[in-house]
Amino acid sequence: MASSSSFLRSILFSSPTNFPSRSDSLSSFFPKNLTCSPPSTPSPLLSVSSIGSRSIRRVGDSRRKLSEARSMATTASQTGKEENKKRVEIFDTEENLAIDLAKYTADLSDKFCKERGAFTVVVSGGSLIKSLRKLVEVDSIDWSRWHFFWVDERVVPKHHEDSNYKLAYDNFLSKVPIPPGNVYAINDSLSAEAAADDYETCLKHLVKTNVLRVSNSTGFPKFDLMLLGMGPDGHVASLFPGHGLCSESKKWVTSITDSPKPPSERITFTFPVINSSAHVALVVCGSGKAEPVQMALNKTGSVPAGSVSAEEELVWFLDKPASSKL
Ligand SMILES: O=C(O)[C@H](O)[C@@H](O)[C@H](O)[C@H](O)COP(=O)(O)O
Repeated sequence: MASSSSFLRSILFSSPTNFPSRSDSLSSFFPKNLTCSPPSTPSPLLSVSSIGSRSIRRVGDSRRKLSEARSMATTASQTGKEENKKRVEIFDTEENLAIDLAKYTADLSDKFCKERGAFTVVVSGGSLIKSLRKLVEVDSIDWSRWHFFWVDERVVPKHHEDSNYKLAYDNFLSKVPIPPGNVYAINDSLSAEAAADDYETCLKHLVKTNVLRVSNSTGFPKFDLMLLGMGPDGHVASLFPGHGLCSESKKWVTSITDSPKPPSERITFTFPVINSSAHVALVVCGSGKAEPVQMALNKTGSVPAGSVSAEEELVWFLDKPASSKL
């Protein structure tokens, strides 16, 4: 039987193109810091006829659950606009979630690379990064057009265990050929406040050079895709429940020095930036997050994740345990 990676490659994505595996050392792959000078649709994911019958049933089960969750999410607040742009996908296993997330991201990459010759992608830290493991197996992605950002970063050196850069580098960036100049890490030699200002300056430069779009309706930068995790307290990025930064309405990037989740010093995108994204995927797994998921989706409580929206589409990717209270 084929390994899961060749299995994915052969049945899910038909492009024969292979990209070279990355051999750059960590230090040579460090991006320019933020005085930056930035520089075929895959076949359907669960090509069900090619996958074992147990997986097909799981997908079917997931889809039924999905429609239930969709109607719950919709009836919870009868509003039109934001709710209509929201989808909830529930997967039997985190493995199936990771496969679908890869397909979702690859499709958007294809669309934006064709439409505008670039794909601006933002990631959080945390367990999300592990769920991107199937994405590195997609041969059809034009990585050269990717521009890679962090929605939040801990203010620590890039080689530090707490660094979101290091987490993404070790588990994702080191495995795909995104040009190093298109990877926008924070300047880790600055204070939190200065690093946030520096990152915002970088984003403004990328707007000027047309790498990054601006939302016509909000005037904030419009990333093509944000891939976000959610903490067990319902935080997203470094926007924590009850923290004043959740209502920041002017800055693009801001700093926090009293983060309840260590380390205390971080920079983070603000809600207006997150919510001006074209697409947002909120990826949440595990029963420990079932309650904030319920609070956010059924509007039974107030958690930062419940304030996330997107200009085109917000998709919640949940595994069964995370959806158990819906
Ligand atoms: O740097 C961080 O702390 C993150 O960017 C943060 O927003 C993370 O995504 C959530 O805390 C979820 O993390 P887990 O999935 O590991 O719970």
